[in-house]
Amino acid sequence: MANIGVIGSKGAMGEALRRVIEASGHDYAGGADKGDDVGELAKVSDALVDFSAPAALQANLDAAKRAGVPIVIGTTGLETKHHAMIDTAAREIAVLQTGNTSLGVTLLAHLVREAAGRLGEDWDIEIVEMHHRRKVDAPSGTALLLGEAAAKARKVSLDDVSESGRDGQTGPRTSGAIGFAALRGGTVAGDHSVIFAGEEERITLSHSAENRTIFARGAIRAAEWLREAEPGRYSMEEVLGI
Ligand SMILES: NC(=O)C1=CN([C@@H]2O[C@H](COP(=O)(O)OP(=O)(O)OC[C@H]3O[C@@H](n4cnc5c(N)ncnc54)[C@H](OP(=O)(O)O)[C@@H]3O)[C@@H](O)[C@H]2O)C=CC1
Ligand SMILES: O=C(O)C1=N[C@H](C(=O)O)C[C@H](O)C1
Repeated sequence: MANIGVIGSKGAMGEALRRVIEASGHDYAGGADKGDDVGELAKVSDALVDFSAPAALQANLDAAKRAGVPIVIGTTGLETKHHAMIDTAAREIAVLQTGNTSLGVTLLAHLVREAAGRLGEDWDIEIVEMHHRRKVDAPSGTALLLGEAAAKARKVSLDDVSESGRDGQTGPRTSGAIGFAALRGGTVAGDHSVIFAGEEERITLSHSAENRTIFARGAIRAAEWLREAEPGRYSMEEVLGI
């Protein structure tokens, strides 16, 4: 059993995490939000779970490093500079960053990689996601990780082939593009579909999150796993063994 500290504790995910921590027999070490001293939380935690905001990332990693505790980062909207911060921290502590901690999406990414690798480039790939009206980043972290899975299978860089925000006279679709469309509304916890559109047929691989418990459960499972891990950067595939 472990003391698990939650960063972004007053948010929607923070509340789900607290419930899962307590239900799974761990101790809730406390929470940190904007303006709080995350260093104090790190000192009383065996592991940190961060579902807050990209602006908080460096301070959270620094606090985890100083306390020598592992950290799970579920925050999305991360840019290249944030991934560099994570790589640097992972030299000293165990870190797991993912756009989606659920078992279902971790498996979906495998299926997308498999399909993208087997279908030729004449199969167009479009990724559609829908989230609640409060979500501030687009495309979602999950859509990007699914896009990365498809790009990896096609041996291309997602940055080179990504197309999003189509509007107006766009011209025809770029061959080999991986397209993204983001819908926002209501209270949707997270829906993702990867569409492979070929000549006269389509394959759609989808995942629907019915609530946030699935993300919280995966994050706590990752925190447990990281406690036994050497410093380094890890994935949900490694945690779940799939
Ligand atoms: N990887 C995954 O599986 C999942 C990832 N997410 C991601 O997790 C993040 C949080 O989502 P959600 O809980 O819905 O969002 P909320 O807006 O409900 O909660 C975010 C929380 O983080 C706090 N926060 C903001 N800035 C800072 C900061 N600088 N330092 C510490 N705390 C801060 C907020 O405080 P305040 O309100 O005062 O700003 C708030 O309490 C998002 O990036 C989301 O995309 C969500 C679900 C699953
Ligand atoms: O903000 C959310 O709510 C979610 N964010 C993650 C994302 O950006 O993919 C994961 C999940 O879809 C919910």
